[in-house]
Amino acid sequence: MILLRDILYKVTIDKVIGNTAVAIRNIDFDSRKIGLDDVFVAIRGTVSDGHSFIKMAADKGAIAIVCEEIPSETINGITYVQVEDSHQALAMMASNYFGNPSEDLKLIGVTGTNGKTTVSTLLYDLFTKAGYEVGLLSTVKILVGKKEFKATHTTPDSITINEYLRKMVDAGVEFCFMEVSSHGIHQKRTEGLSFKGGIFTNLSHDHLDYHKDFKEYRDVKKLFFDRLPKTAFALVNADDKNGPVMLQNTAAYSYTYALKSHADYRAQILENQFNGLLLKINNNELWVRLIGAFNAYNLLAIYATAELLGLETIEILQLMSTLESVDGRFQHLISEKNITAIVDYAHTPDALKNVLETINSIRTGNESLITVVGCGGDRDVTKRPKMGNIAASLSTKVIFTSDNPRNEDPEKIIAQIEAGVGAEHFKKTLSITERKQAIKTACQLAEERDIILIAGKGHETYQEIQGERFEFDDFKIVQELLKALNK
Ligand SMILES: CC(=O)N[C@H]1[C@@H](OP(=O)(O)OP(=O)(O)OC[C@H]2O[C@@H](n3ccc(=O)[nH]c3=O)[C@H](O)[C@@H]2O)O[C@H](CO)[C@@H](O)[C@@H]1O[C@H](C)C(=O)N[C@@H](C)C(=O)N[C@H](CCC(=O)O)C(=O)O
Ligand SMILES: Nc1ncnc2c1ncn2[C@@H]1O[C@H](COP(=O)(O)OP(=O)(O)OP(=O)(O)O)[C@@H](O)[C@H]1O
Ligand SMILES: N[C@H](CCC[C@H](N)C(=O)O)C(=O)O
Ligand SMILES: [Mg+2]
Repeated sequence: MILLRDILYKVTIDKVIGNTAVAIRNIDFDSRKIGLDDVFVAIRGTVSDGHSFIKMAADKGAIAIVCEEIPSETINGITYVQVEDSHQALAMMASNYFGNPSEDLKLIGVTGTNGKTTVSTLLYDLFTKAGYEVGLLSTVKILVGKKEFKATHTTPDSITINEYLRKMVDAGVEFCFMEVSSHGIHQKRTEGLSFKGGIFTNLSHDHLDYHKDFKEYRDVKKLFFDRLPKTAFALVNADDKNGPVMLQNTAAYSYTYALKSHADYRAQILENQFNGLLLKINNNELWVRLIGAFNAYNLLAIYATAELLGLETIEILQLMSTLESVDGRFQHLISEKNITAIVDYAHTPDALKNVLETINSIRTGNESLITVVGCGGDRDVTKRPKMGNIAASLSTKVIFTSDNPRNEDPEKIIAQIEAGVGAEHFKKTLSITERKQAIKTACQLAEERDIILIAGKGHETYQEIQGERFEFDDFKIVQELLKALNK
């Protein structure tokens, strides 16, 4: 039996009406999910205000209401707890409710604009190969040991996080690697978690639809490091100008990694080819199967983290040489007619530029690079012309298409992307709204040795149009089309 007062431990409370020694069942922040004897936490959201659903929660049987403002009319038999910050209260209560599972495993958070999924997934793979029970909370999936669950967010809400951490502890998981998104930090989804380490990959233009400006976006990321305890480590990319900023106010042990700057962990790219990278990490040479300079950063972060968590250098290097690319992250196939198709999740200007530059740096002769790309609806509109410009300047041919249009008109999105294309590049672009048709056209245009890049959706297996999700898998589709076209 869990009492309300037990889960309120460490929550900053302003006022209580009623009894906190009552037994509770579940906690939820969504009134629609409230059942008998549950606790409803009213959150002021980005669309609506949870406080307007307090009555609904009470009608559905809530035994307690946690809110920032107690309603003028209260109901006998329901306990009202007024807190300073509902988001924070929810996170602390969720952790208490599940028995503070983050304290019983080594939890590592990965933050930054790009590379979170790659770094956390490869750390999961490496520690699993090293024989540990490992957990993963990522954009692509949630793993409790080998058991897989569907992910809905990069960083889920605090109830979901703690629920999975509980499952992990119960399953004997020792290390958990999780992505920490800026939305997650801002909405305090990770508050109250006990982190053993934090990793910063890089910071570039993204999510300026949600954050006021770049400074706010950067400061939200920094908040994650500001909150790390002094028993944790903070590992940052020193080649990113915001790397040192992340360390300014952290109590954690600080470490840096870099390819160009002075740092605690250093690497050099000796060779960069289509079949892998030859790296020199702290004076050890190592072949990895991942491609592209940006992956050298990801791999160096992985190496440093594994060392900081106590694995032996020799073992780390041996296991790193066996790592394979993550789903939808530079995932590629070579067709019968020797056409290379690459599916990549690059959905930001910086990531798209990286992927295109990576492909161009590995291209040997006069083979064409045909890029298929779009931008998601209901998301940052300022990235659209930037991505249009990058795609057109760095490819031989570009087909603009839909990503997940969501509630926007896909043709308007495409027009905003096209607006960024310089006049000198316009001739090499065309626009085909239907994504499958766009991929098919790329396959028809491709000749022997050409490269097709399909960017933006990576591992996603759906396309979201007007609130509905239709089955769609870039990798499967390009594979089938190339075969059907005998290419
Ligand atoms: C913009 C955003 O981040 N929204 C998240 C936020 O919802 P919100 O604040 O908009 O909620 P709201 O609709 O205003 O409702 C306010 C409150 O009223 C409650 N409510 C609402 C209706 C009702 O009938 N009863 C009721 O109680 C809601 O449950 C909520 O508690 O809090 C919810 C619970 O945690 C999240 O599920 C939701 O994620 C939405 C679905 C989303 O799309 N988020 C994306 C942008 C996101 O978080 N992405 C990042 C990754 C980004 C990246 O790095 O690429 C992620 O970590 O996944
Ligand atoms: N270290 C890096 N620096 C720059 N670009 C990268 C890096 N790692 C991966 N990328 C590129 O960014 C894309 C997204 O990578 P990844 O999924 O690992 O990032 P993420 O931070 O998890 O993104 P999201 O915010 O969408 O969850 C990849 O497909 C790749 O093209
Ligand atoms: N986590 C990101 C994913 C974007 C992926 C892209 N395919 C899109 O739909 O815009 C977001 O929700 O903004
Ligand atoms: Mg991710």
